[in-house]
Amino acid sequence: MESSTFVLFGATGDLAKRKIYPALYNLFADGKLSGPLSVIGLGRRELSNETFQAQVLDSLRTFSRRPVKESAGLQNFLRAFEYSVLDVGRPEDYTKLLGHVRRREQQLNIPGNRMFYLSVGPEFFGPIAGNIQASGLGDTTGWKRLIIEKPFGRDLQSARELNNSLNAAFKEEEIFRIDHFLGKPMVQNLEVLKYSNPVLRALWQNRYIANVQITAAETVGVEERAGYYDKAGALRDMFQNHMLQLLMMMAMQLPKGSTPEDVRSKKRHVIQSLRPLLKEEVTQHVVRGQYGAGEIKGNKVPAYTAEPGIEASSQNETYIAARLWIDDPMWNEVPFYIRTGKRMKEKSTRIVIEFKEPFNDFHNKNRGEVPLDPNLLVIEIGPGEGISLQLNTKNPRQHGQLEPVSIKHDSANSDLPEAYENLIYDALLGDATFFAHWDEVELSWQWVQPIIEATEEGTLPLHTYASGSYGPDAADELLGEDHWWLDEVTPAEQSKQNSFRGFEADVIRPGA
Ligand SMILES: NC(=O)C1=CN([C@@H]2O[C@H](COP(=O)(O)OP(=O)(O)OC[C@H]3O[C@@H](n4cnc5c(N)ncnc54)[C@H](OP(=O)(O)O)[C@@H]3O)[C@@H](O)[C@H]2O)C=CC1
Ligand SMILES: O=C1O[C@H](COP(=O)(O)O)[C@@H](O)[C@H](O)[C@H]1O
Repeated sequence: MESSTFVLFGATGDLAKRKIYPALYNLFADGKLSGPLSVIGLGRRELSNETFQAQVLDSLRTFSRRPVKESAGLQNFLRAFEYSVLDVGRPEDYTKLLGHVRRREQQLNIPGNRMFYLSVGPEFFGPIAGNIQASGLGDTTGWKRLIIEKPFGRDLQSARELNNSLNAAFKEEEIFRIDHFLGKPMVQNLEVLKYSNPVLRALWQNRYIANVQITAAETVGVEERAGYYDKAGALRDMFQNHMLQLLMMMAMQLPKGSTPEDVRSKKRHVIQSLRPLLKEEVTQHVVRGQYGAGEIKGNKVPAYTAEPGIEASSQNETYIAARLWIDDPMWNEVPFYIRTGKRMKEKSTRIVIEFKEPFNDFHNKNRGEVPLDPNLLVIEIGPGEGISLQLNTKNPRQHGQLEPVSIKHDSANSDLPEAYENLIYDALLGDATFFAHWDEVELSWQWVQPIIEATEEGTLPLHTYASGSYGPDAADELLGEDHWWLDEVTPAEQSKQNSFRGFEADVIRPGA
């Protein structure tokens, strides 16, 4: 990796402290940062280099995955950090910054490679990009790259406007849009899982798959982010970006040995093939919910509208579920069910693939036989990582009665790189495989736009669900004869319950 200058806008902010400094430190400690490191932190408040370095150290002590021990290496790492005051709207601050960057490049013998990381509000992205261009910071003998954080716009039009303002200063291949779900090790593993396992590769198509469920359930509520979250909601905060990215990653079909361009073109194909939603039909395919009061792991929690900073009349959604179809021969007639929500029963991000009953179900039932439990492939993305496959087997103690068993692999190593480590490392290498391309972002907004409009026009109802549940009952109805696979029990345990109760008759209800 060539060395570079890491110019961090928003260096005094929450994201920098919780994610960016620990990621840089862990990359450094893992020996992944070759050559001298130079980080120039920016913000409006006045800080000396020493105070800034002390703040960085504080963040490492609190958030780093790797232990932070007093050593010459740690001191070297901290010395790489310097600070400059910069107000986004003041052109003269960029001229001063250019002098600072050049001075450090000379001192440390760093080629003119510049990484600009915008860890600031999205309203600043356009002005910063413009000032980088105007000040000459972008005219360099090496490469220049821009990392930006979500949200990329509030809707289709604002996303396009934002993109146009970035494109005035950076080319598409220089822009790295972070979607931290793409940095999660299991998400990066999805494609390898498919192409390195002939069994899965053979089954990964509509002929064998009954449905795909993508869940991102959280136990936390709005936390201290009322100002942002009450305007964003689950649709903009999670669905338009993370959930649709998971769908693309799951559904794309890549040839072995594919390039980053192949990945992007296959992802684009998936999102382009999503059956468009008609505004008049949104209610049939989408469910919005908002958490009421309830209990999570024995603790009573307030309703969303009783949270600090949220108006009692708020109609913002904290939960969203949708049924989607991919109009592609590979996925024809396979429903994709997506749900994400706050204050749910447990924290779990997972993909469940339910396989079709290979035998003639109708025939079995006519002979009075209990239908087989479905085979399930469960890919746990977080907080723990794992893969499990549910199969049916005879239980010799129960007169050979068929029972589902789950073969499970939990990732043994809990000390896995964090998403931000993976992504910052890739961006420094110039590898855009796990970043969101503009085409994906635009097409995602295009798909969700009718939901935004139906919500604004008040035609999409808002259901209340109890905190500590799996979301509103309406989300069960969305699935028709299918049902969500519960998260609090393993699929095998759940199936066992199903078969005792009679699988067909019992539609599992969230949190039941
Ligand atoms: N925090 C998180 O977990 C996540 C955050 N994000 C996104 O990351 C970005 C940063 O978020 P976060 O760190 O939480 O935000 P914070 O509010 O904690 O920090 C904002 C930063 O921006 C700086 N800033 C604000 N106004 C100006 C200005 N006019 N000129 C220069 N600097 C300014 C602040 O420094 P100062 O006050 O010194 O000027 C501060 O360093 C946002 O886009 C957010 O949506 C995305 C995913 C998760
Ligand atoms: O981007 C976001 O993601 C988090 C969930 O991320 P995870 O890695 O903890 O699963 C979510 O809480 C937050 O609202 C959203 O902005």
